[in-house]
Amino acid sequence: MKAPVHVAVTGAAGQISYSLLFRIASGDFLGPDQPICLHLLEITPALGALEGAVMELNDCAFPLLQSVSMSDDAEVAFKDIDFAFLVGARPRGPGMERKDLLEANAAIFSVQGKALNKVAKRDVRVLVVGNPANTNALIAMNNAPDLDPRNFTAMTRLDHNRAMSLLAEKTGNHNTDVTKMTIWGNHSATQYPDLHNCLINGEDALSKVDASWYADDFIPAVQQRGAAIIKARGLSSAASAASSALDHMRTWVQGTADGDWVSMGIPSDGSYGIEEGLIYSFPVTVKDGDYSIVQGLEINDFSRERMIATENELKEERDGVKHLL
Ligand SMILES: NC(=O)C1=CN([C@@H]2O[C@H](COP(=O)(O)OP(=O)(O)OC[C@H]3O[C@@H](n4cnc5c(N)ncnc54)[C@H](O)[C@@H]3O)[C@@H](O)[C@H]2O)C=CC1
Ligand SMILES: O=C([O-])CC(=O)C(=O)O
Repeated sequence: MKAPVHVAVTGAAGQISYSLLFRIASGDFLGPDQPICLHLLEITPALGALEGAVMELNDCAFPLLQSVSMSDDAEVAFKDIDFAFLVGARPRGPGMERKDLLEANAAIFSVQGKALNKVAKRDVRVLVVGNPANTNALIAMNNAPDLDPRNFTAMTRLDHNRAMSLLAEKTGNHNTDVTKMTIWGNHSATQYPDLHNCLINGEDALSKVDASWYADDFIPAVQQRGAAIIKARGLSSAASAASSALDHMRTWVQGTADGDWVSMGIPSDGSYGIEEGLIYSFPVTVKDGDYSIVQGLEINDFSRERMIATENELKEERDGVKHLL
């Protein structure tokens, strides 16, 4: 039997976690032969609700689940962890942009960055889901100077999956026929879902759709999908966010398929002229647990304009939290 991996989930009593915890424990994260120890973090008033979720986890009698611990102290929850799903943060309601959450949520990620720096395994892999995810990841990364900045990532995989699914539906294909989707930039309404390199069954995706559908329907639909879910459900995406968080972390461990890539919010190394250090979503391939930005893609004026707009938003968000960096 493999040694267990230690997985922290914050906001463990919240709605995303109500899906995420059960899927991690059932083997959807790292497969049916990987034992799991869960380290759950919540704020003190939510520990009672968390206890209920833990009772349910136990009631599932998951063969892979070795232990579950609960804490309201990040330095306890993050001790010696291999993976951190940083989900705990306020969600937005109708009419809000994700960056409106920055003031409420930013402080959480400076505390948690410091705690990771102090007690997590040195190769801990961190995924920030809580919004605004890119800038929260930037804050956590900057508060963990002893950890490799490359180990701090933000989730744009949900946007990536949404884009694949919308394109497949429009063209009468299945999402598994779609490869090389790219989300550039911020997990926000400025994100740029780029079809210029995307393929459907190995053929140029843009040749299969109208240019006006791409610019006027597809791009805004992906950008606004989170808001559309909030409008329909009265609550933000939860099961789909959990599923994409698992996809992100699993790909980071197990790698990308040959001939394909995924989108991840990662610290920019200056590729494609994006300011170094910003947490920006790029197309990446993953091999042996390490990601690399896909290089050499041709960027036309249409794409460049959109890539810069979302970069500018990230710079503004960063400038608004300078005191936490
Ligand atoms: N990046 C992405 O694609 C997506 C991000 N999100 C974001 O994920 C976050 C969580 O969403 P939900 O689970 O729906 O919200 P929720 O409100 O149901 O749960 C959030 C939980 O976090 C807890 N929490 C708050 N501060 C905390 C702290 N300092 N430490 C630990 N736990 C803390 C709360 O007590 C609550 O139980 C939101 O910010 C939401 O906007 C949601 C969907 C997709
Ligand atoms: O839209 C929201 O606030 C939640 C979220 O990030 C998403 O569903 O993409």
